[in-house]
This record gives sequence, C-alpha cells and structure tokens, in this order.
Amino acid sequence: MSGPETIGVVGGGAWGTALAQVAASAGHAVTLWAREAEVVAGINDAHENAVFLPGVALSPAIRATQEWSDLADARAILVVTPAQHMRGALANLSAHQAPLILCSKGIEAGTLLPLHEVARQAVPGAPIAVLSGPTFAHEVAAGLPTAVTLAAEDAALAAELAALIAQPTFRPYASTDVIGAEIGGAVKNVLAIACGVVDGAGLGQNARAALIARGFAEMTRFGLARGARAETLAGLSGLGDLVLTCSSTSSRNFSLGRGIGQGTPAASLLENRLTVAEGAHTAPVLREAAAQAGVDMPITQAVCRLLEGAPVAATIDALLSRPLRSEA
Ligand SMILES: NC(=O)c1ccc[n+]([C@@H]2O[C@H](COP(=O)([O-])OP(=O)(O)OC[C@H]3O[C@@H](n4cnc5c(N)ncnc54)[C@H](O)[C@@H]3O)[C@@H](O)[C@H]2O)c1
Ligand SMILES: O=P(O)(O)OC[C@H](O)CO
Repeated sequence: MSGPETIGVVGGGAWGTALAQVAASAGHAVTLWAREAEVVAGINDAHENAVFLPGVALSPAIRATQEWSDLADARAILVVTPAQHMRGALANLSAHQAPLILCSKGIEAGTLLPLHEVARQAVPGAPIAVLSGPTFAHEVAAGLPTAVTLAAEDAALAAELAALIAQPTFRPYASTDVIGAEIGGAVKNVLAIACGVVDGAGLGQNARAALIARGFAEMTRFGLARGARAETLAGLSGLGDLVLTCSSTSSRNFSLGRGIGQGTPAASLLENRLTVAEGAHTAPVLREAAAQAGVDMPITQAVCRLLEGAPVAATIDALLSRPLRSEA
C-alpha cells in the first residue's frame, strides 16, 4: 500500500497544499482540486501556491485542477476545505468510493454534525477517515517533524492510510476513535481564540496556562458526552493541538483572539479575511451543541460573546466571578 498511487486533495488552502507536498514526498502523484484559478495556475506553472502558502517550492508531482472528474482515479482523497464548505464540495464527489481522509477542523452549522457524518451523508459509498493533530501548514511543508492522529472506524483502513502518506518527518498514529479525533481539532480552535484574548489583553502566562487546563476540561466534558475516548482527547488531536494552537501567533485563531484582546472589534478582524479562522465559525455551533448535550462550556460561551462584540474586560470579569467549584 505504500507504493506510488495517485492521491487526490480537495482544497488549495495552506493545509491542502502542505498535505499535497507530503503525499508527493511519499512518492505519489497528486491531483489537487482548488477553487481559485490563480492557485491552479500558480501550482502548475510555477510550482508555488503564492496565495495561501507563499515561498514554498512545491513538488512537480502535484498537478492542480478545477475539474472534479480529475479526481476519479485517486486511491484516496484528502478533504481540506473550510469545515462549513465541506458538504458543498463533497456534493461533487457523491459517487466516489475511494477513502476520504477529512483534514478540516470544525462542526457543521445548522445540523451540528461532526464532519465525518457530513461526509458519510454526502458520499455514502466512501470509507471515511479523519486526520488531525498539531500541524502548522508551513512547518509541515518545510518538512519539519510532525505527528498526527489518523482515525477510521476500521482499524485496518486507518493503518493502511497511515502507511500511504507516512514520511519520516510526518508520522500518522492510527486510531479507531473518529469522533474523538474530530472533537479535539474543532474545540481547540475556539479555545485558541480565548488564549489569544488573554495574551492580547496582557493577562499573563499564569492565566494562559489556566485557560489551557480549564479549556481541556471543557473539551473533555464535551468529547465524552459525544462518545469520544478520553485517551484520544489527551493525545495529538486533542491536547497536543490545543497546546500548539494556544501558544503561537502562527495560529490564525490565536491571532484573532489576540487582536480582540488588544481592543479591535471581532467583526473588523473577520471582515474580508483571505484565510480561515475556524474557531470563529465553530464557537456558536459548539455552544449550541454543548447546550443540546447538557455540557457546561463557560470558555466557549465567553468566546461567543466576544465574537458578538461584548467588551473584553466585562467578559473576562464574568468568567472569573463565576461561583467556585471543584476541579474534577
Ligand atoms: N493551515 C493550517 O495550518 C491547518 C492545519 C490543520 C488543519 N487546518 C484546517 O484545514 C482547513 C482548511 O484550512 P486552510 O488553512 O487550508 O485554509 P486557508 O485559510 O489557507 O485558505 C482558505 C481556504 O478556504 C477556501 N474557501 C474560501 N471561501 C470558500 C468558499 N466560499 N467555498 C469553498 N472554499 C472556500 C479557499 O479556497 C482556501 O482553500 C480548515 O478547517 C483548517 O482548520 C489548517
Ligand atoms: O492557524 P490555526 O489556528 O487555524 O491552526 C492551524 C492548525 O489547526 C494547528 O494544528
């Protein structure tokens, strides 16, 4: 299974492009579907995605396209659209039977469905897997060491897909906990906004560490309520990604929060964005899903209020003045 195959990628943003580079480095031909004509032209003519991943010399084994039919012979397809556009993209692949590896992080608005259930509805004949973990695209594209969770209900499929894309510097760890792998990646983006707010408002590193720990408690409560396994939430796709995204301005979510903490209105930070800060889209969906599951998520609620324009100081005061409770 680890020999050369054609791998498809849907989504020509930073992460889709970095994963295309990983697949090409593993010796595969790669067909990357991108939405923007200039991304397709740049990859095919100059071997660069100057829009979303500038400065990275891409493998000539990556061929970009805007034709869905070009993905027909793919051995597996990495799906890397923004979460809220996944259903629309997958509608173009509804008859496919090759495994789909979902690499986006979010929960679908309206349905409150995790993305593997969205994919199952949209492409009923395809086996579904989830790839998630602490992965800044620019580091992966530069070949820096990275480890991820690759989850599929079928353990053999998870192991096969891991072997298909593994590289010495890109280590997928196979898992059968699909919902666990998804929930970590979705929730950490919301918590990263909160950590960015703490940083931007100058609340100190004690506060950031407390937020990571209490945020992880929130992630765990919600994850367990939705059927995730505790060990997955404490692994690469949960705690691992939470720590990464809550500690660096390389994170779009952390940076969004930092801007809010410094006093810039969320609406103006979100207006006309080229790149996606998934946490801003996930936060209200997560708040609704948590309410439906009867799970208390005070940090997520605070992030929602900040995104809706609530003042930073009053929102932090409200979070800190909740009644004392036990840690467990
Ligand atoms: N960038 C990373 O380091 C990274 C790492 C892991 C996971 N992810 C996840 O991957 C997913 C894609 O993120 P990214 O960083 O590749 O994106 P990006 O921010 O680099 O690029 C934006 C993407 O959104 C697409 N897009 C914009 N408007 C659209 C629309 N109306 N319909 C369909 N697509 C539209 C663009 O074509 C582009 O592919 C997200 O869920 C993100 O959380 C990103
Ligand atoms: O830049 P962010 O905040 O979207 O984070 C990117 C990845 O999800 C980190 O694992």
